[in-house]
Parts: sequence; C-alpha cells; structure tokens
Amino acid sequence: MFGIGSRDLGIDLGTANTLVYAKGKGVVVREPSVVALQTDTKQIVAVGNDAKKMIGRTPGNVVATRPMKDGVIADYETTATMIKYYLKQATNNGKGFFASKPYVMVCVPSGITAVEERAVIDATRQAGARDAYTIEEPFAAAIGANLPVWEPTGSMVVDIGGGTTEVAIISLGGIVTSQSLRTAGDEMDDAIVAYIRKQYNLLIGDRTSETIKMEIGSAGDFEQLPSMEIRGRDLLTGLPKTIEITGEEIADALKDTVTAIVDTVKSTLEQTPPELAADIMDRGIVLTGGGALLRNLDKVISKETNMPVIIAENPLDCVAIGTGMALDHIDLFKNKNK
Ligand SMILES: Nc1ncnc2c1ncn2[C@@H]1O[C@H](COP(=O)(O)OP(=O)(O)OP(=O)(O)O)[C@@H](O)[C@H]1O
Repeated sequence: MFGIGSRDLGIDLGTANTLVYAKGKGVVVREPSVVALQTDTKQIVAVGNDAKKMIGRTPGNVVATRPMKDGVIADYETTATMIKYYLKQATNNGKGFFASKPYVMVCVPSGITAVEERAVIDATRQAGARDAYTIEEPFAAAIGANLPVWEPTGSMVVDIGGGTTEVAIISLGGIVTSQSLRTAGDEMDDAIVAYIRKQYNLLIGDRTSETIKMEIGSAGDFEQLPSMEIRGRDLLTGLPKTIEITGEEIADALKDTVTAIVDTVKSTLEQTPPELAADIMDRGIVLTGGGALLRNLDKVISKETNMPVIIAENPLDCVAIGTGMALDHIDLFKNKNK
C-alpha cells in the first residue's frame, strides 16, 4: 500500500452522469456528463448542470455535447477537460489548484477494449491525477451496494446506466462471469422519441423523452399507469403541439429495450456455476444505476428469472461509492494499468 490518503478520489465517469467520491466525505460531485463548447475555438462555455440545460437550446456557435458514449470516451480532449473540472471541484471546491495531486480510481464498463481503457487512464492523468486506476463497473456497483464481494458466496448485480447495462456474478473478490450490453437508459429515450414520432407525427427532444421515461415510463403494465401531457413539433404542420400520452403506450415503446436487458440477465444466469446460482437464489439479484428506477423493471426481471430482485439503496450512487471504496484495495488494481 502506498500513500493513499483522504484527498484520493473515485470517479464514476458515466455516459449520463459523472460522480466523484472523496474518501471520508462521500459523493462530492454529482453532475451530468455534458460540456458546452464554442464550435470555432473549442473553448468551454459550461460544464455539467449548466451545460445540460443548453442541450437543444444553443446558438449556432455553441454546442452542448456528451463526451462519453456507451460508457466509453467518444471525445478524448473534452472528456479530459471535463474530468479536470470535476477533480478541481472535488479537491478544492472549484477554487485554484490541487494541494497535492490525488490518486484516482475510475470505473469502466466490463466489456471495454484495452485501447478504450488506456484512453480513460491517460485522460485522468492528463486531468491532474497523480496516477489513475480502473475498476470494472459491475464490481464497483456491487461494492457500493454493500454486497459481500470478498466472500466465497455468489452475488449478482445488474447495473443499468445511460449507455451500458452491466450484468455480473461476483465471488471472492472477482467477477466470475459478466456481460456488458450497450443498451440502457439512452436507448429507452431514443425508443420513446421514435414511438411518438411514428404514432403521432410529433418530434420531441431528448430531454423531453427522458422526462417521460422517468415520470410515466414502465417496464410492464402490472397496474394502471399514469398519463402525461407532452409538447413537441408537429411534423405535418411544423407547429408546436401538445398531446396526452399514456404509461401503457410508453411501456410498449420500451418493450424491446427491456427485453434486451432481461435476455442478458437470463443468459448470464445460464453461465453461472450452480453453487453460486443457489447463493443468488437466496440473496436475490441486485439492481443498480439510474435504469434500476424504471417502474416495474424489478418485477419484470423477477417474473422472467424466477429470482428475487432487489433495487439497491441509492442506485444512482452505487458505482461511485464502490469506486471510492475500492481505493482501500488499490494494490489489487495497481499492476493492471502499468
Ligand atoms: N426514475 C428513473 N426512471 C428511469 N430511468 C431513470 C430514472 N432516473 C434516472 N434514470 C436513467 O438512468 C440513466 C443514468 O443512470 P446512471 O447515472 O447510473 O448512468 P451512467 O453511470 O451515467 O451511465 P453508464 O453506466 O452507462 O456509463 C439515464 O438514462 C437516466 O435517464
């Protein structure tokens, strides 16, 4: 063990949200993974919440972008700048420079390539880390959900984020089997946009579709679902229009995405050694990530697998908490990245 201190940080560098966990303090930064840039000079106009408000609303010379896609870096320079901004915010409340550079643990999807992983490490070092380490996202999620990952017992975690769904069986401090699906919350949003366009000839923006998903979205209609009024642009007249949409319609729009997630859970279970499967039967499948909050998703997974399903406490924070807690075991992650 070498000099891990209270200034060291864990980052959940997500497609949708970036969270920073500081040892002893908990989650100190929680903002959308969005950066607004001047198109010509590439100068940063805003980061995080301020930048997210600009999505779909920027003038011609400003663009609000999400530099992470499907859990990996799509735009290297912008990601490094975003990490730098959040590291500064986490270490010094955004004022000035680091007193001393932190060691940083960053989570990555389990299906990541060596080149994609290298990019995360390099971007974090470039952003000011003394050194950077990676941890696989479902492993971090399981630590953050308080699962007994270091014990000889099977735990199953399904982390549904913006870009990826990670399914893993964990025992004795390691991933026994896992699958990473590049389908998660963002694809649900896209499916809602496509459905409303097809059924109503109405064009809605990404932020509206995410709001619809959170407010009335559902993985299945086990009960009467709520409805809501939505606004968009009528593709026939070109004018703004308001319609009412039901939860049942949105459940229908989300069907393919939900099926893809359920199928991944099932096929991971099929690859699980029987002793570990028995442990999971006792303890249940644990859902983490923002997608775990989709209404009835726990019920659908439970019905399809015949297993108990539990939503972790604070599902949006599990990966960040687990990434930060893994700093206590940094020697296990040390050599991998050298
Ligand atoms: N109440 C809710 N119902 C449905 N989906 C939700 C809810 N709250 C958040 N989400 C979705 O969860 C996703 C974000 O989750 P999270 O912050 O765990 O992802 P991430 O870590 O940024 O992404 P990734 O792990 O793919 O890199 C978004 O798609 C968001 O719309």
